[in-house]
Amino acid sequence: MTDSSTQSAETLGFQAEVKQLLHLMIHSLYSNKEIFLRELVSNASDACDKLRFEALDKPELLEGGEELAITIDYDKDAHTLTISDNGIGLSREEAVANLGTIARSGTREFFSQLTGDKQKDAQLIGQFGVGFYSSFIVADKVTVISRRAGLPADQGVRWESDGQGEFTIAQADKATRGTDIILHLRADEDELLNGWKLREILRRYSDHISLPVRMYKEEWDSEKSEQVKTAELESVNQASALWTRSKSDITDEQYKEFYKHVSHDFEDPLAWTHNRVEGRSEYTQLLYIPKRAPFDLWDRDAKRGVKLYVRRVFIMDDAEQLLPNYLRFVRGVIDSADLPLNVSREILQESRDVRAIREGSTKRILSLLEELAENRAEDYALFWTGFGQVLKEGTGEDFANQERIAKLLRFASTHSEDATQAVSLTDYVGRMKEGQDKIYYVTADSHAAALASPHLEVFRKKGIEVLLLSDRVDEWMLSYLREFDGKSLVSVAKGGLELDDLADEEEKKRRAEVAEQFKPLVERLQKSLEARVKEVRTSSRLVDSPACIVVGENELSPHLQRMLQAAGQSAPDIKPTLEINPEHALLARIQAASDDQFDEWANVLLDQALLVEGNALPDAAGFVQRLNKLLLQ
Ligand SMILES: Nc1ncnc2c1ncn2[C@@H]1O[C@H](COP(=O)(O)OP(=O)(O)OP(=O)(O)O)[C@@H](O)[C@H]1O
Repeated sequence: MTDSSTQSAETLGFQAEVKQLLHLMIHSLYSNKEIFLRELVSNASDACDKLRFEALDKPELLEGGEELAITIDYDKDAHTLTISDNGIGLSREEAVANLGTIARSGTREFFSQLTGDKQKDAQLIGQFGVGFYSSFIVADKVTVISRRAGLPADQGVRWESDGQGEFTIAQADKATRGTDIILHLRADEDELLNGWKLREILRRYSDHISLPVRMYKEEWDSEKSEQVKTAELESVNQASALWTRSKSDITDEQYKEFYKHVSHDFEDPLAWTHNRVEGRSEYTQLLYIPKRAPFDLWDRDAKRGVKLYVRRVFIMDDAEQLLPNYLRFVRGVIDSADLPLNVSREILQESRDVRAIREGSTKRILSLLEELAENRAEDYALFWTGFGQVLKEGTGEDFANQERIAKLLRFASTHSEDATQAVSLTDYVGRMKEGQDKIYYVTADSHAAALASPHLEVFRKKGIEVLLLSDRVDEWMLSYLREFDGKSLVSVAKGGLELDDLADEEEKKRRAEVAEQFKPLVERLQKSLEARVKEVRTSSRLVDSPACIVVGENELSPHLQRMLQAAGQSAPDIKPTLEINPEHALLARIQAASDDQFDEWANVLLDQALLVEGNALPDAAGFVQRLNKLLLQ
């Protein structure tokens, strides 16, 4: 643990975000300060895992084969606490890159969400991940002495900083491979210089670590009348990988701490499932559902997935092949007994064992979600808020499980008019009217727009529930999810809307009469709007509005057309159908218009209907001119 030389010392500045994060962390996380030890032990354990993996190919990296372990020691006189590991270590370049910057997706979003409120920010920082920088909560100076496995003893590195804005980096001699993190504790952190206290924190936070976490044994010295350290190291944790223990030997607290270790999340998980699978393929899975979505859930390049182990040897982080993409929020560990230790990402893609793991794990997660939905409604609602949109992707991605996924979906609907997505398709079907054989929905850019859609009018009148869909993924989902429980899903804004089974004889007769009576008006409008619409017809949808836009059964909805255009994609130019409500006073006014004004009226009517749908008008100036002209008459 010695370093002698300070040749080629260099002072470098932290990336601006690091400075900001450090400041925030010290001020917001103080009441939670003990977590620094969890973070540092977690990093030390990851460093040992990485070494063990690299040593599969290059056994010489192990430099003799000393047991991989983490050692915690304190020095009352020097006022320091040291966390050492004999893992992979850091080269000079790695130290500069990893201990001076934040190279993580979601960083910008994280900073944009900070509020200045200590408690809220503490939670956000926790979600973002505090890692190494949490050392500065308790230390006013941190020295890291490290040597990358495989490099000679004189190519160690010494990194040091007071967490204010800069760090120094210098060459150092280090006889043993790995990393020592030396915390120069703040003046009021004396209580950490105590073997009993440290053991207590370690047991709480790090018991699940699969390597030995060691401290020097202590004995009572009656002369000094205090505990004194001996030269003998002892393990203070169980040091067996948590997932290999039997369920009955693991407490909820241990499951939760392990989750924080694998996910770098700060909060407890929402739920977990732990199973040993035997048979054709043999593996253990310990999978967790987080409470809240990480900052980078929507980032395509974000790390995702679970950690893969093969017979307890860590192989890789974020092995995305082990779960389908729509379950990318799941965290945890899968330990296979069948895969070869030298498995690569390419092999994972082809492997039959991986396919079996993927299918098995998917089923477990779906069962876990079903159980949550059934027995822990509040937790399921929390899950849905964070991950519902991702789960919807499963309807198109995983046909084999589409029915199970469909049952887990939740929507807003006209049943409560509330924006909360809480209605399941099963609830909807249970409330269907006699004679109703379809599930109706409307899609729009926002919940408010969906709720205000004129297409809902006749459904309100008849008391038929309509699902209100306004998530970006909804249109995509609907192109795969065509039916549920034998009932097709139908847009209220598409096609001829056959409510016939729900209409009584009298109503049907009346509608036919109205259509006949207003045929001349319809034909006149059709002629006026020939260039802009496919067809004009009397509507069975409308009650309070004068007109609305309808597209064909198999055409893109206006909402989807707008999304495609916004994404810079070409959407086919579809001429819509204009449906009119002849009983509306505006239509009576139009009918009475003279020939030279009729065109103006017809165009205003169509433009209004387009606007209500949320469309931008192709000729907004023309619309305003026409409207003003008519208003002034
Ligand atoms: N003891 C160590 N040995 C080797 N490398 C380390 C050690 N501690 C930290 N590092 C390196 O520094 C990087 C940054 O660590 P830090 O704890 O800040 O973030 P992280 O572990 O990547 O993510 P998180 O913030 O989610 O914990 C690590 O990814 C690792 O490469």
